[in-house]
Amino acid sequence: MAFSPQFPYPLYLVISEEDCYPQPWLQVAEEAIIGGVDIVQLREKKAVYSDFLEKAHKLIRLTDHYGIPLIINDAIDIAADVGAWGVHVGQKDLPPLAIREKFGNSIHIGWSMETLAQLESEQLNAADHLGVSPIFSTPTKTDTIDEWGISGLRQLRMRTEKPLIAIGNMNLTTAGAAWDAGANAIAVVSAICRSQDPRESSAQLKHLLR
Ligand SMILES: Cc1ncc(COP(=O)(O)OP(=O)(O)O)c(N)n1
Ligand SMILES: Cc1ncsc1CCOP(=O)(O)O
Ligand SMILES: [Mg+2]
Repeated sequence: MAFSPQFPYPLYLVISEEDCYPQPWLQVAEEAIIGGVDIVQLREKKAVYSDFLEKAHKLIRLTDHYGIPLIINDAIDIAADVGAWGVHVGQKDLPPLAIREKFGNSIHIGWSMETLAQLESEQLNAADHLGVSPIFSTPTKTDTIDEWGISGLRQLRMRTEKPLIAIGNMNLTTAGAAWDAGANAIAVVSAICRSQDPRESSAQLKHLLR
């Protein structure tokens, strides 16, 4: 229902080695892509630079093989180094305008929205798509502000035409409502990384997003 030609990637996997452990993260990524994931973000919050870079190189080999885009979380220099499709930054990261100034239109920029007031920011124009963060609170990321909930997502939908990525406790029970409320993509960590069968979980999530 909310498929967007501007962001034609309805199922969005956010992955890290730690969130997949003890499953091998690269294998989880591959299974998820085969199952139906459309875009992958590498989010390594604890890795040192060299490890993050090495993982990014490994992951882009995989995403290129399957012809899907790779987004790097936070680290614009790593995104540029590996030639990633995009970068995702939040309110405490390098702002979209600064990224645009340095890299022009060669990179897609995702930007986290935590409040409606952030829609008034001058940074908004430089962002290509918005992470609606979090829809529901989640143990995966605890340094968040308020939940948007489905009604908050609906309000945001009425106020912007930018592609909206719903993130935060999205799973088979919650993703359908976020999709129906106007999200253009559903982003998940646990629902795929912590699944015993990432391929099947991805296929089931993808089935909801039609
Ligand atoms: C798609 C998407 N949306 C939101 C976030 C959160 O970004 P941020 O607020 O910068 O927090 P960290 O992920 O860096 O902890 C995201 N990563 N992806
Ligand atoms: C990276 C991020 N940004 C907002 S919530 C979140 C984590 C989502 O993880 P999960 O899908 O396990 O709830
Ligand atoms: Mg960040």
